[in-house]
Amino acid sequence: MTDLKLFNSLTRQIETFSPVHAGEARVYTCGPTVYNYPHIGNMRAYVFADILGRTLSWKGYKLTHIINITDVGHLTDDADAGEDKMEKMAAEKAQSIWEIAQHYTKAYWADVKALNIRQPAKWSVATDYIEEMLEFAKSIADKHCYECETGLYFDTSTVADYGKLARAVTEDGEGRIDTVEGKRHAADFAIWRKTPPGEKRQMEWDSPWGKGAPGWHLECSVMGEKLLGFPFDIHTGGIDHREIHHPNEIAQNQAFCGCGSLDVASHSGANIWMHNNFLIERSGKMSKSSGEFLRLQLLIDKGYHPLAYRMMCLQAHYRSELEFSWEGLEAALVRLKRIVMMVERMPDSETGDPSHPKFAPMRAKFADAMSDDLNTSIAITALEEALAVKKVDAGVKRAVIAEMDAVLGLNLFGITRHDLRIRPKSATITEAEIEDALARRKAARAEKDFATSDALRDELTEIGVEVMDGDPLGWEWKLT
Ligand SMILES: Nc1ncnc2c1ncn2[C@@H]1O[C@H](COP(=O)(O)OP(=O)(O)OP(=O)(O)O)[C@@H](O)[C@H]1O
Ligand SMILES: [Zn+2]
Repeated sequence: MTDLKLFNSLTRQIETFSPVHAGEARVYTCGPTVYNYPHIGNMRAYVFADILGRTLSWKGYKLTHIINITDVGHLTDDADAGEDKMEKMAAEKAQSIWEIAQHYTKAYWADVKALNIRQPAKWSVATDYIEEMLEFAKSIADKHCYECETGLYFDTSTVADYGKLARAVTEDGEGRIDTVEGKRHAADFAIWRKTPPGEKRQMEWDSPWGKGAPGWHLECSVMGEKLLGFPFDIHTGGIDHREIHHPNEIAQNQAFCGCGSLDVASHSGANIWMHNNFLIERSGKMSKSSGEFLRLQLLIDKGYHPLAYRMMCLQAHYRSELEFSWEGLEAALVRLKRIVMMVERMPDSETGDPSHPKFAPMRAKFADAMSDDLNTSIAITALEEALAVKKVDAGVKRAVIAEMDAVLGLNLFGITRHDLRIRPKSATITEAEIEDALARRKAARAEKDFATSDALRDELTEIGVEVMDGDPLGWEWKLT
């Protein structure tokens, strides 16, 4: 099988995937901070991680994928300024942090399911690893950390090439990091945050440095090490993590491995660091902090099947910015409908052997595309070309499509054209009423009574039903 080539953000190069443990692939993905609903930009990060995981499985590696749930430690600023995002939301909602975490974790999992993202081997919850975090911190504290009033800080000058991942070692780059009193260098970061004297936090634990809570970066280093072992194969996250979170994780991992050097990528904790680019809106990056944001549920309420959003993500390369627009989502939905319809039309039959010469060019194109740093947009065209092959055994075609869909995860054998027609929440008219009006319109047209036919069409338009005469997919109407 073709070698899998992946872009490593650490070396800024395309590299051939070569597993640490023969036949295995171990992947760690930074999970959500469960203080709010995920927006569809956040979910792009998990669609990407899912595609990576599916590709590794398809290549035959035994995959161990970990996604964490951050329920403590992520501050409102990715560096050390601000409040804990979880504490802040809990105070706003007058609920306990545990309730907040549970509610938004469930909401996130609902989106994961709706987007057909596979379950990882484990969802590791940060607060389940406090003991291990303390052990990790203790093991590096003497050589790499110093204590000041607000916490235990990591001294970034104690490891080689700090910030290599971000390439932000200039004064300029560090200028955006807020200074905290007592820090030796602007880029130093808290690995343990002390509860200020006289205060009580909802989430706090005893430590050699006083009562407090772990830093966000420490959590991911520890869960990665505990669950996958250093070095593991691939670490993923959104591109914003390339600037602060991951350079800090890398610095801790270098310290933990004992040598502090970054000459070999594996000393960073993972061989390959991968980052998806942002989903943006015309106004800029989609973000929770900006208040209003798009949730998957809103797309569904407007009548878009969640897999149309998955399709939209896959049409772009994960390393490119993707601009969200409703027109773009509509186009992705139409494309998905067309594919699903062709799959539905395939006669039922036993699944055959996909290695039939007629499909060889499409399967090769698909394999080349996915192996070329996960080029999903070309892979989809290979799937469409395979669907268009005529005069071929249905079972063989079925096998080819199933093989490709196992990687793309569009759930082509699990959804129907009907499933893709979701009623917008605002729609009040029932399907029976629409069918009735359409039947009357058909009768009028049969009698060449075009005035009545046009009037019925206008009435339907007014109540939000678009009549689709001559639609190539055979759809007679849709709700707008
Ligand atoms: N607009 C976006 N497009 C793609 N990925 C994103 C976007 N915004 C955040 N991410 C990624 O989503 C994942 C989850 O992030 P997390 O739950 O920590 O959100 P957050 O940083 O609080 O969100 P926000 O940045 O919107 O305030 C991370 O991998 C992050 O890099
Ligand atoms: Zn992380």
